Amino acid sequence: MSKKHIEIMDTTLRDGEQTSGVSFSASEKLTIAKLLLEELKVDRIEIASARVSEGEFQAVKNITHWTKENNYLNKVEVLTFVDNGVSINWMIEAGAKVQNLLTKGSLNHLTYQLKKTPNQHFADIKENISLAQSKDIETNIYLEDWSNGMRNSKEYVFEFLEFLASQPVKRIMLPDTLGVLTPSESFEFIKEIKDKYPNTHFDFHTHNDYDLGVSNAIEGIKAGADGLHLTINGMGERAGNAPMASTIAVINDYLPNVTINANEKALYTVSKLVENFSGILIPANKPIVGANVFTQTAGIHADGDNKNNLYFSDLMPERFGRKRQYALGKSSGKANIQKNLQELGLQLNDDDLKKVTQRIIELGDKKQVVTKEDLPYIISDVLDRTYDEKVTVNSYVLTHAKGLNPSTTVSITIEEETFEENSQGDGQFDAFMNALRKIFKKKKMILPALIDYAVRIPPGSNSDALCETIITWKSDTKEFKTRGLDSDQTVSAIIATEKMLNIITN
Ligand SMILES: CC(C)C(=O)C(=O)O
Repeated sequence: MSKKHIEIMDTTLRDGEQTSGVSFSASEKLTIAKLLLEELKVDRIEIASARVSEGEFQAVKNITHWTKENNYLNKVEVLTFVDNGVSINWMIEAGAKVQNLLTKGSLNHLTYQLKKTPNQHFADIKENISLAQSKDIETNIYLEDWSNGMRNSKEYVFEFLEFLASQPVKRIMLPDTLGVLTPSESFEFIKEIKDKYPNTHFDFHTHNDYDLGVSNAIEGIKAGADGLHLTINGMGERAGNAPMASTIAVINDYLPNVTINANEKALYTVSKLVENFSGILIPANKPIVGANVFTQTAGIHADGDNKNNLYFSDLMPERFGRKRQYALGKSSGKANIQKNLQELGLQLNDDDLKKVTQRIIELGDKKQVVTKEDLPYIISDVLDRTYDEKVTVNSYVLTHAKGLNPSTTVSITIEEETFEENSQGDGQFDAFMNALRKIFKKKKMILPALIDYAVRIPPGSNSDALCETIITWKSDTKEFKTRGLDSDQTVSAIIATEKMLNIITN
């Protein structure tokens, strides 16, 4: 059986820009248009509504100028209106060659919005199409609210299609304007139309109000639709349109008799660029392009990846120019940590791996995001405890109040003997150290002097979850450093101090 080619029309720059709060500048539109046509390689792009603004005019002009030089001009479309040729003149002046004419696809819209009869509407459309033809403009027709038209005024829709059959129209575009169709209705309605007009090109334009945009688009293709309208990241009016990335993946994986022009490897780059320009963040769990969708969090999944690829699916990240990641946190097992260590080129023995795993779980329990970049810091924090644990900081209270000296109460255990002391200081950590000095005085020990105190967030870390404090100490006999790592700066300094206490008592 020969495969059918389905045209992909991207409408990020028109319907996508109808996302509340989004306005692309002319140069952003040009950059996105170039990526869509040259990297993603979709068949067509809809770039603007005619007559929106002077900025929009400039955007269309820039894109048509570039597409003309690169032989893409007939891939660039502009939404126009039945307005006695005003939008046609606008788009011609901006250099565009294909109009997507907005007409009424339901009797309700026609009657209550345009207040016209079907014959009056058809006459206006006919006039528009012949004007376009006389000016060498190609016409596609949108039947706005077509889905409700099929539900409530089917006779009108078929009368309209019969009229269009006599017109020089290249494509008929069927929008589910309010995103109300179910997948089975999408199939049924498109099939009914394609059975009657098998040789006419029909695009299907779905919206996502019930989160059915992708399912409806797929059912539309199964029923015979010849093209789909999609947007990057599913941007668009209200709940948006069917998202490009997941629709492309479903077509490639589940419709073997269909071919499309869309380079899966470019999807992520385009999505990120559109996220950037639009300011609309991609949800982390958005299929294909979300930050988390190729991250295994549960240890059991990472373990399964090592054992005959038990968690394999066709949605492999490399397909989309992405990489599998293994999250670090409270549900990480040793397998997640091993995967991250491999990437960093690090190796740990079983004992050390157990300690590091335990520390990551503790940090994860505090709801902290732990990243691969944090790992070397956690390893040094855990593995430089090369002493017998003789001193434990049991508890402390640190207070800081305007107009009062910082103060502390500290309880520590030294070789099974517990001590508690209060103290004040110039700052909270100074107060903490003063309390420790009092305790160690009872043991006839002098604590080393603190000669440097450095705090940093592990560089390269994507999260601000961890904070490292490195303290340099000087006693009569030696100078040494200890480090502490925690999500809280003061706690990280206290961990570094506890290590110092253990070093001097060992
Ligand atoms: C403007 C029209 C064509 C539209 O986007 C829709 O009906 O969904």
